Amino acid sequence: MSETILKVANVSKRFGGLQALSDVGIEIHRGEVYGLIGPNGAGKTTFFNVLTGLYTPDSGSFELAGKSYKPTAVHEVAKAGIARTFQNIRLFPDMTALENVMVGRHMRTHSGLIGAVFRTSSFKKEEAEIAARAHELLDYVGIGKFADYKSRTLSYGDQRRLEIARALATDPQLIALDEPAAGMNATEKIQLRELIDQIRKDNRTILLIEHDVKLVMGLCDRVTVLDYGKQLSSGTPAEVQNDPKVIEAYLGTGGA
Ligand SMILES: Nc1ncnc2c1ncn2[C@@H]1O[C@H](COP(=O)(O)OP(=O)(O)OP(=O)(O)O)[C@@H](O)[C@H]1O
Repeated sequence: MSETILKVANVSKRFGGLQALSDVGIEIHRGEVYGLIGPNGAGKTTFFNVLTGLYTPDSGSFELAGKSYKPTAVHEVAKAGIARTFQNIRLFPDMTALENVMVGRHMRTHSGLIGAVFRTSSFKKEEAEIAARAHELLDYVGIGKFADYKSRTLSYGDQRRLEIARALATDPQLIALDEPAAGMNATEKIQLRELIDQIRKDNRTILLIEHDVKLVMGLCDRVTVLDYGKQLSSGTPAEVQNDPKVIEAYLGTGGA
């Protein structure tokens, strides 16, 4: 079996009287596209927020590429190797597409503040490398020609691609996509699917939350279904789709 990238066990999170997550666990292997689905309020976003350091879990163990990590702060999680996108796009709207990707890349660089202030030769060399890599990533996600456009001027679908490029810029072990197809039209969804397929072919690992069941079932290698914070079912799309518990709780009611 291929290498385990993410291993999460026994994650629980309570908000006051509401048990948003109860003992949830998933294991994702390198090169997989793993889907997290479930009806509204099932706990998907809470799970993402716990995984990426936005919420502190009440319990749970977390391992990324064989190393345990504590998701206590967003920057620590990013350093550990998880990059995420958000349901509501979070780009720097007045920065260019290129600059937005360069920001992601800076996390992996070394010259630091002193180098930036004094514009040392190593800083300049590093900047040039960062810009070159950012251009490559913009081409990779299909928006290279918009490198110098302010990100707020890009179409919705292209802004989502830009978020993915920025996530890739951190060289993550795992890319967590929060509803990447939200608000996309049919053509943009097909393009998104092709992009995610390409990322998988390049041996990257993806976890995604998505409301579009058709997209999830067509794209994901394995899926976990949450319902009222509990793990209802996990398996291949075919296994999950045929699970009577899932049909009753989710798919049978007409999906998202
Ligand atoms: N910060 C919070 N404070 C209190 N309750 C919260 C908080 N965040 C989420 N919840 C509650 O936890 C439950 C799970 O919410 P969550 O957003 O994780 O579900 P979801 O599966 O992502 O839903 P959706 O598909 O609608 O985005 C919901 O009942 C929600 O109201």
